[in-house]
Amino acid sequence: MEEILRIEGLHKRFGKAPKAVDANAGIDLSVEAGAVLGLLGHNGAGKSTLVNQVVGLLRPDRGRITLASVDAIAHPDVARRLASVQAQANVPITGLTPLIAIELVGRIRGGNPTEVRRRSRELIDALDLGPWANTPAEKVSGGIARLTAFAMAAVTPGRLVVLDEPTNDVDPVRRRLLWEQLRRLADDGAAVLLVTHNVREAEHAVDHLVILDNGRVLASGTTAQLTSSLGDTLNLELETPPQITPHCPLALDSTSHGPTHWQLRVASARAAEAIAWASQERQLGRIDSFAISPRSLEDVYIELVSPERSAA
Ligand SMILES: Nc1ncnc2c1ncn2[C@@H]1O[C@H](COP(=O)(O)OP(=O)(O)OP(=O)(O)O)[C@@H](O)[C@H]1O
Repeated sequence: MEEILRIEGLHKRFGKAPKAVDANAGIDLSVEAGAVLGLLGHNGAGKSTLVNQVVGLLRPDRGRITLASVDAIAHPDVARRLASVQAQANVPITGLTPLIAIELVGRIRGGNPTEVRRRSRELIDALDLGPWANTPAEKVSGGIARLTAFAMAAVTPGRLVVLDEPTNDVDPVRRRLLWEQLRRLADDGAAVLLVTHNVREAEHAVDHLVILDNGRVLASGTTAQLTSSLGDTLNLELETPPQITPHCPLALDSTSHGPTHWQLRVASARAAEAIAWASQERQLGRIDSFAISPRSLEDVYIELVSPERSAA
């Protein structure tokens, strides 16, 4: 597959010593046509700084950014044409309707008028925006405005499509519709860079992940590669009555999430014993309910990133 975005040794520092912040401290990553790369990281990890450099809004201190074989640092104007972006903050579209805003951006990005009209309608339907298509923008909700911003990035997509927290404020049903359209963008040949700190969503939407921490790449790979680093263990989740602390002899470790919810880690080979133990504890009234499940990307993320930062 053709490599659309390549970032090598990207450095960006803000401010001066001793208060300097290394927002990007030597980042390498790449995204191919047809693939979705998730860029995951806590607040302040350096995600937006990276995106702003890719689309020429910030100049790196050091490093290389190549976008569809073009040196994006030397030619930021070309980079902006090659990439379509849904920024973290919605572009104000006051005075327009969602449909007009989507069509307008499609035309500004050089789309053929007939194709832009067709594609705008298609996105409106696919994202279930029909009831608001012709509503003045100042009267639509935050979630509808966010979906409109997504459609504005997707109507005449660039070779690279950058989506910065596209599902903020969007309801769960329309989130799914958005993920389908995101996949469609990749299937149609775009390279998609999805910026998020929502680990659970990223897990289902992306092909590869890069986890950033304080401007550095902490880990990268597919969800399966990242979760395999956790070893052959499973989660045993327990709901207990108040004031009961479970003592499972099979648990490798145990974390409480609130007074009645516990997450234990058990070896996969002992799953049957763990279920037998939990069933018995439930009969004795020491557990209300339990569930056993594979360890998730969220578990990897929490193990990699220090707890105070992973609260994002
Ligand atoms: N213009 C700026 N001047 C000074 N510091 C900045 C500037 N922009 C970003 N920073 C700092 O650089 C670091 C990375 O910020 P950045 O916005 O890239 O993080 P982020 O991962 O996008 O965070 P979030 O998820 O909260 O949007 C932070 O410490 C931030 O305070």
